[in-house]
Amino acid sequence: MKIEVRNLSKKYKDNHALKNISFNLEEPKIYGLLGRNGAGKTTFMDILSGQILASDGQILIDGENPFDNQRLTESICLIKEGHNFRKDLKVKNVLKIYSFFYPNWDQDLAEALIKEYNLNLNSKVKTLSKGMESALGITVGLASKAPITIFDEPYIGLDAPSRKKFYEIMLEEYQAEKRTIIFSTHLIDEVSLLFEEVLILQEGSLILQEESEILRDNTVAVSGTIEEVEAFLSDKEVIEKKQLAGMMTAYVYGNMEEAKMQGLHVEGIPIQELMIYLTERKKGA
Ligand SMILES: Nc1ncnc2c1ncn2[C@@H]1O[C@H](COP(=O)(O)OP(=O)(O)OP(=O)(O)O)[C@@H](O)[C@H]1O
Repeated sequence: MKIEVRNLSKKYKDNHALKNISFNLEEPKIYGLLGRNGAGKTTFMDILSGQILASDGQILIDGENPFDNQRLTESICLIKEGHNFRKDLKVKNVLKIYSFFYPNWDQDLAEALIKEYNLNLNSKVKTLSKGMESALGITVGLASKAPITIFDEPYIGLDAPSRKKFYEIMLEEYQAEKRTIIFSTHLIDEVSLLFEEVLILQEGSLILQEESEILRDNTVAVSGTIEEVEAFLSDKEVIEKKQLAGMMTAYVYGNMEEAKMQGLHVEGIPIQELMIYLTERKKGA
């Protein structure tokens, strides 16, 4: 499903959570939605899933507004970092309710995940540990097979092996049947290899949207004297640069080999580093 974000703003009283952002998510892909605390990620995902209204601008999904739109909401599954389910429901009833709601619901997958995460179908949600509740959220998100599946920090309390399992199954499912998965996380290093496209929000603005492959293969951090680095940058698209004691480090779109040939110190930029670098500079700017 095509997602068009047009001049989207959200204000909570005087707080501009989203500031006039525009972009498109054209294809089913795994998108990483990244940003510091308070950047606006949850607000964006809440508007996208039709839970709250924008203050200005709009999101269109295949040309329609998701708010109060039954046809669209059964195509969107949002799993948050907790409080996804009513506490007095049993696990099996949670699954039943969601299976009625989502037309593409995959009961076999739901059962396999329940087994994988050792969840008891007869346990009430209120008796689950934080990690178990997260596992139930992941189960619902994946088994919904919703064409737009959104995970907003979905794994509070979930241990590392369980998170790994989640990534593996998400990727298997995605490879078997492509869908739009929007994934927001602070554990970027852990998941960044899954992302096909990365979006970074900073203080309500979109500061980067790029394919991960381009970020991985075509962005480099080059360091050297200010003169050397500036000379290298002359015909490059610069992401960011900083100077310290006569030396300069620049993040650029460019080729490692070319920079090496010019005697510069060159490193790849992990997505997590790029995020930190970009959002450090912009904070309060
Ligand atoms: N219901 C609300 N009422 C008032 N302000 C809100 C509300 N929800 C979010 N905000 C504010 O909007 C801004 C964006 O918050 P949001 O939760 O979207 O950020 P986030 O990127 O998801 O952050 P985090 O990574 O910490 O979850 C923050 O300044 C936050 O305080």
